[in-house]
Amino acid sequence: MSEAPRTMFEKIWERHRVLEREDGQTLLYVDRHLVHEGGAAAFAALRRRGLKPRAPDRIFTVPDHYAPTDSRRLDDIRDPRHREMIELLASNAKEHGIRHFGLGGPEQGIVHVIGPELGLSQPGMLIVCGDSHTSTHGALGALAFGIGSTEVAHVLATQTLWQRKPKTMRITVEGRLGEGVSAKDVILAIIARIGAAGATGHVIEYAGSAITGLSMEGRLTLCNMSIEAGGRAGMVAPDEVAFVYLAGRTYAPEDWEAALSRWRALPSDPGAVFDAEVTLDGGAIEPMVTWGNSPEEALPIGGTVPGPEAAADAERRETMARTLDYMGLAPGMPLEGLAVDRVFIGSCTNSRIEDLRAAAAVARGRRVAEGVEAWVVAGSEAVKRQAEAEGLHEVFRGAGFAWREPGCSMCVGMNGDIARPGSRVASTSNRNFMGRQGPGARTHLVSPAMAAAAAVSGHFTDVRRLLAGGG
Ligand SMILES: CC(C)[C@H](C(=O)O)[C@@H](O)C(=O)O
Ligand code: SF4
Repeated sequence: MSEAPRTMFEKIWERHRVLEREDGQTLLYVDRHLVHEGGAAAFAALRRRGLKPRAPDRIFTVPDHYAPTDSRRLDDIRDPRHREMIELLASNAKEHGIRHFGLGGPEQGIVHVIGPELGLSQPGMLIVCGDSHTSTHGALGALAFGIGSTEVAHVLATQTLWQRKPKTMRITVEGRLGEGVSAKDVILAIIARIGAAGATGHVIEYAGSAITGLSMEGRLTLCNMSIEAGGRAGMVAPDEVAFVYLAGRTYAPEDWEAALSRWRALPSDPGAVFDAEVTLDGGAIEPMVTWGNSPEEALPIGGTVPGPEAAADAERRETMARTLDYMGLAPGMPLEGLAVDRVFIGSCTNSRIEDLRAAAAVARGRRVAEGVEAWVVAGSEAVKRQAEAEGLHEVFRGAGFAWREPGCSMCVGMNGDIARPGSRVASTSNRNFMGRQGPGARTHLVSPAMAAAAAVSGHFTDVRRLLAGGG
């Protein structure tokens, strides 16, 4: 009898299982532990107990949340607390012999951008980081998820982690994406369909021709936002796209052929059963814009703001009224034509080279509209170098965009990069929560091309018209 068909998730889970407790918790071995400034409390907890990191060669640190985007110099950081967080991470790494990609160095960037880019994130690995968007790395066929601060300390000390086994969900998107439609639109359409809690308790595997047709950058965008659908992790089966992407990267395996043959066995077996299945028609997905304070509140650009009467119950109606008030919107308003004050192209969702190329294609030969402040923040030093080699920075600067240094920046504003109260932001990031980009700031999530289109138009518009040569 042959073995029962297994999902990719099950294969990776089983390979990392150390032991199982009677209460159903499993102890897992961790291949890669990525740490940003948020790891400070965990290092302090270890120190208090006289413990040392168990496997320093499996830990990698990088400052991103507090990284200034107007300078690479610690001395230029105005808030001493921000500076301290960056210094503390560097000194913790140094003390324990951990590889650190420091501010100003050639490898620094957002942790979820540099992991794949350096080849640290590989198929079949179990990757954790004290950050919810760790799901990003699953795009390479890894099992990658965010963990809390106590768990960060546990992983530092033991290189293992207790987890309850999640369920599996396959989201299949078939068909060809239309012109001007990107991975960001796909994931926003998915979340609009299943809801921000739609994948709670599940690891998502994305499949179908619209997914396998995505570049590595697109898959990273997709998996990044799995957490915004409530998913524990997101993953895409590794294929030639992943192998070509990884080949030659700094931390790619030395025994490449052996790695390839392991990786080729990872995809879910035919007939493997998922706990939940969702399917979408990729050809029907349009450029998306969020209108509310949850990523599920997303509509095609041609849509209009829904009214509270569309909500299911009294509580939802009340939440919706509060959302519309915060967002400065009224039921029935068309999304197209809504004026923007700020544009942010960046974050671990959409700051990779392909994202910048897509935005530059729209910005080229156009000007940022009067009164709009538009920023491009590359996800890493490597992305920034590549973009500059291609002349994209000149395209952006020539159009009136600010070209800034790599980091999380306006995605969360922890470094002070925030928008004024009441200002409307077209943002390529992943969260549109109240206050996310500064108190009172109104965030609308869009793709890089849609963000660039908003910048040059001064309002949200259908990027497909601009790509077709229209104004
Ligand atoms: C600061 C960090 C822990 C947080 C996260 O976990 O995601 C941040 O990256 C975010 O995107 O909100
Ligand atoms: S870019 Fe945004 S979402 Fe990504 S890790 Fe930084 S703050 Fe979190």
